[in-house]
Amino acid sequence: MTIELASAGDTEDPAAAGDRPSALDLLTQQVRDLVDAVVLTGVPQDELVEITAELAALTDRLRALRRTSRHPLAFDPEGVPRHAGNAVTGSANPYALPLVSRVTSDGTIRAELSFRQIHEGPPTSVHGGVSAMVLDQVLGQAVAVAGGAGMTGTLTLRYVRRVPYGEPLVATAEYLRTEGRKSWAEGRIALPDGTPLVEATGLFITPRLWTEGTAGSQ
Ligand SMILES: CCCCCCCC/C=C\CCCCCCCC(=O)SCCNC(=O)CCNC(=O)[C@H](O)C(C)(C)COP(=O)(O)OP(=O)(O)OC[C@H]1O[C@@H](n2cnc3c(N)ncnc32)[C@H](O)[C@@H]1OP(=O)(O)O
Repeated sequence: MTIELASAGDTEDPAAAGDRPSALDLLTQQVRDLVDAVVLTGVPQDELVEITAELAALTDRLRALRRTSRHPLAFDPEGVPRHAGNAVTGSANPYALPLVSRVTSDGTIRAELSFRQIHEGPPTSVHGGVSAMVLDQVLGQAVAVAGGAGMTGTLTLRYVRRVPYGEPLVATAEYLRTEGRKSWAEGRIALPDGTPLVEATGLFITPRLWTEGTAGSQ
C-alpha cells in the first residue's frame, strides 16, 4: 500500500496539508477501525490475549514522546472552529466521529454523518448522550460562525424518534440571536429526507474571561 502523506510539519495546519492526510490522521482512523473491530470481534480468548499484548506494546511506542501542548484551535475560511483534538470533530482524536461540518449559503451548519455500532445505547439505536454531543457541537459552531462563540450554558433536547446507526444522517444547526454575551441556536439530527430524529436548542455564553482577552480552551 502506498500512502501519500502531508509533508512533515503540516499536521497542525490542515490548510497547508491540502487534501492529503497526515500520518497522525491515518493513525487516528486506524484506531477508530480498531475500536469498531473490538466491539464486534468474535475471535477466541487466546487470540484476544495475544492482541492485547501487541496493543500494549504499540501504546508504549506512542507514549515514548508526548505532546507538551494541546492541539491548537483554528478557524477555517468559513469561520468554523477546527481543533484536531476535539471530541466530536477532531482529526487527531480517535474518539471523534469525526464530524465534518460546512456552512451553507444561508449560514446553516450542515454535517453529513453516520453513527457506528460503537455508539449504541438502547439495542440497535444510538445512545442519547452521543446525539447530544453532536448537537452541542453543531449548535456551538452555528453561534461561533455568527460571531458569538461561547461555552454551552444550556442544551435542551427532544428525542423524537430512535436514531439508527449505520445509516446516512444529517445534522444541521442555525444561529438564532444574541443578547449581550448570550447567543442561542437550534438544530437537529435528521434522516436525509429531513425527518427529524432529535431536536435541540442551546444557549451559548461567551465567558467573561474571553471578552477580557483570555482565549478559551475549546
Ligand atoms: C478570545 C476569544 C476566544 C475564542 C475561542 C472560540 C472557541 C470556539 C467556540 C466554539 C467551538 C465549537 C463549538 C463547541 C461546542 C461545544 C461547547 C461545549 O461543550 S462547552 C462545555 C460545556 N459547558 C461548560 O463547561 C460551561 C461551564 N460554565 C462556565 O464556563 C460559565 O458558567 C459560563 C461561561 C457559562 C458563564 O460564566 P461567566 O462568568 O462568563 O458569566 P456569568 O456572569 O456567570 O453569566 C452571564 C449571564 O449568563 C447567565 N448564565 C450563566 N450560566 C448559565 C447557564 N448555565 N445557563 C443559563 N444562563 C446562564 C447568567 O445568569 C448571566 O445572565 P444575565 O446577564 O444576568 O442575564
